[in-house]
Amino acid sequence: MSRLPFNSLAYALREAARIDAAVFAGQSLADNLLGSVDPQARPAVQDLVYGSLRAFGRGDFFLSRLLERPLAVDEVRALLLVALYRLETRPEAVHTVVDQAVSAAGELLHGKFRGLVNGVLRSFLRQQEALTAALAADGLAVAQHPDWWLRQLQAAWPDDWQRIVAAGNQAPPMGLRVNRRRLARADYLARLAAIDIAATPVGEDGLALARPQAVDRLPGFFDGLVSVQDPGAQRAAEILAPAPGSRVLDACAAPGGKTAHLLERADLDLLALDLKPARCRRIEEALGRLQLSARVTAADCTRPERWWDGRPFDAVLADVPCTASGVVRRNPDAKWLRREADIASFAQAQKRILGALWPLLRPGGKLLYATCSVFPAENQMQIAAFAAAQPGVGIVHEEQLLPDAQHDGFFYCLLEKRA
Ligand SMILES: C[S@@+](CC[C@H](N)C(=O)[O-])C[C@H]1O[C@@H](n2cnc3c(N)ncnc32)[C@H](O)[C@@H]1O
Repeated sequence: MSRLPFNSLAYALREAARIDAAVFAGQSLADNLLGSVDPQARPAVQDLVYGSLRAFGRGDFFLSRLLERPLAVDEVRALLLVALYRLETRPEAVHTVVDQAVSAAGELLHGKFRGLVNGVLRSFLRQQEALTAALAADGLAVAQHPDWWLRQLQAAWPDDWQRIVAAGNQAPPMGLRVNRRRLARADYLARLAAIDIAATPVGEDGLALARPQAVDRLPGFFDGLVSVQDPGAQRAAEILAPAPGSRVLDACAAPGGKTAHLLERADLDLLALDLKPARCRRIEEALGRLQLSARVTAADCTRPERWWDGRPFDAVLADVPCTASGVVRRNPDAKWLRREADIASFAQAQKRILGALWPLLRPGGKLLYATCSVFPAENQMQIAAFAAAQPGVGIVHEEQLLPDAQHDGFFYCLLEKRA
């Protein structure tokens, strides 16, 4: 139980350090690690956690110069990384930040590391200029990605990898999807303008906000007028575009962003599956808020004998699990948690999903394969291998979105079943 006031920077630093340390120990931010933080302090803690994790390798570079030997205690190292991130990104009142970090250290291991935290942070401030110059000469620390990840990007995208890396290191933009069943995008844009929220149209239903906003500031959010969704993710419904009345399978559907978009655009007979029951509840919540309906079932899409009624689908969306290398700025813990071997494991699982779903499609039907990855083994290579091994696969459309200021990284391939 923390004795620090919830509204203090010390509390935010302490909580951010606790969460970062949990990530270093192998937990994912998706496990609701922020859930135990006092709600008042959550935005500040979230900023520190995401920012410090996004800065992969940067803080470690500084610590390698500031510490005589590596720190064995993960929570103290995490506290230093969080405090260094804060000192670098908000250079005002730096001595207060150091004092607050020392107070936070007072709650760790009976305060044993207060002196060390104080000393390291004060040395950093004294040497900041020289350390920053030294860092600028260290390609890996500047890139803020694991070295294997950089090698993969360099090999796949020799002309674009630096832009991909730069996008991955930025805070993500916020995109909205206007529920076209409820109102026109131009009308929603006018409602935003009336409360001074600047946005520009993107894609067919999307809006890019000039600055991220809390959802409770968005007019009609809780009534289902709008959803938060990256414009890149909105390409799925635009590309698959099933005709009204189609029988559609959304095979990996949770939390339901693409399911909802498909249903906003057309009346469909849609079955949404996800492996995990808790995640299926999130699909139901999203559909409930948007006043849409679909059959939602917790099931393994690779085991159709357990859930399929034998009637072929006109369209299938296979938004498969992947490394999420195209959305790393939204999930910066991935840089710490992923291993290079994960690419091959995901590719294997994706191959199994594609192979299991293809027979469920009617002749002439379309399957959209989607990932939020930029690694070719999960994308172009996966599809090329599938099309080579499976007779009757027609590639109708393929696109790779690389992450930039407008959208995240996604891969889409629309396949048609030829007779
Ligand atoms: C990329 S996410 C889907 C995102 C979702 N389409 C959206 O737009 O909100 C992949 C999902 O696939 C689910 N999944 C993984 N393996 C599965 C399987 N064998 N059968 C069904 N769902 C699976 C995961 O639980 C995860 O929710």
